[in-house]
Amino acid sequence: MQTVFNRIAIFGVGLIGGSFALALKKSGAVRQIVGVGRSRTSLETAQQLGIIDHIADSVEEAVAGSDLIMIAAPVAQTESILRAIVPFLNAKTIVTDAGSTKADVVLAARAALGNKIAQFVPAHPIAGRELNGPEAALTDLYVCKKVVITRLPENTNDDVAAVAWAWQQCGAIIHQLNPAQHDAVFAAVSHLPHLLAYALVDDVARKPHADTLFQYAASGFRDFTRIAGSSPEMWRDITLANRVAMLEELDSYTARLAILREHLVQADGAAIEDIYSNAQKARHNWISAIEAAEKQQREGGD
Ligand SMILES: NC(=O)c1ccc[n+]([C@@H]2O[C@H](COP(=O)([O-])OP(=O)(O)OC[C@H]3O[C@@H](n4cnc5c(N)ncnc54)[C@H](O)[C@@H]3O)[C@@H](O)[C@H]2O)c1
Ligand SMILES: O=C(O)C(=O)C[C@]1(C(=O)O)C=C[C@@H](O)C=C1
Repeated sequence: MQTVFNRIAIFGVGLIGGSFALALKKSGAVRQIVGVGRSRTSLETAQQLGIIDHIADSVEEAVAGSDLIMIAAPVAQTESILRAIVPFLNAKTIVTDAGSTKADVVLAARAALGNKIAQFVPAHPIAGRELNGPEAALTDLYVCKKVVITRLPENTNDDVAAVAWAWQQCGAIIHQLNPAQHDAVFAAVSHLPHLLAYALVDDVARKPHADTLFQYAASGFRDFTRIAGSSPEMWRDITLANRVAMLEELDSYTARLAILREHLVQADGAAIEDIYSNAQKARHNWISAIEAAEKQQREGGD
């Protein structure tokens, strides 16, 4: 049975790391949270907001006294952060992450941690928003949201259970996938939608009459493109890290667009309506299933 964490070090105290810290503090699951980051100003903001208790003066200081280390920086930073951590890593300290991709993160962890790889339990909270930085962190971000743990064969059951427990204290529900399954799923339902939203807004913004278009764009455009307000650095890293699975999804989507385009050329209303109806039905079913699951979790949890 997991007991309260004495000290957690968070590398990257932004939306995701900051929300993890706030939720753990609220639940009483941690005594002290230490922040490590790229920007001193951002860490000071996190401290002023009560997200972290202390700004680490060095990686050694952050790592040596912590029983859990959370990496919540853009995924391309994972290997260099782990390489900085490894010389100071105690045998009992668990390292985890919140990265949106998992196969690349596991490869980075194997390269950096070597024979300490068993201490790394990869995970991904399926919750977020288009805002970033510590100011965007929310105590309730993970309530009733999934966290996917992509455990390694080397992980101990106790370490996986400790990471799961931490997320459960944030209100999350634990799922498990392997890294390849994880990346294939999120290429389709998270990474491709971000690429499409960025592409649409970029396309509109480059048109000579962009000002007029934006002036009249309303809630449909706003809903479709909300996620294009997300961090370009974070999404560049995700896009490159999950390149192969994303290319597959992009090809599938492009083929669907080509079919729709041909129906449009032919002015084939029945065929267009058939695609739209199929999509509408699938979306309604998806929303109903999510709402039912959330209701069940809320009621079961009370
Ligand atoms: N935003 C989302 O919706 C979401 C959801 C789930 C998972 N994630 C993943 O969580 C991670 C963090 O995303 P976020 O939304 O919190 O981004 P964010 O920009 O809000 O926070 C990232 C923080 O990491 C810091 N950082 C960058 N490089 C660093 C380094 N080398 N060492 C230490 N700190 C460093 C940045 O200064 C920043 O404070 C990413 O891996 C992302 O893929 C994001
Ligand atoms: O709500 C948002 O803004 C998100 O983009 C969250 C979202 C997603 O649903 O695609 C984005 C990245 C993640 O790794 C997990 C969740």
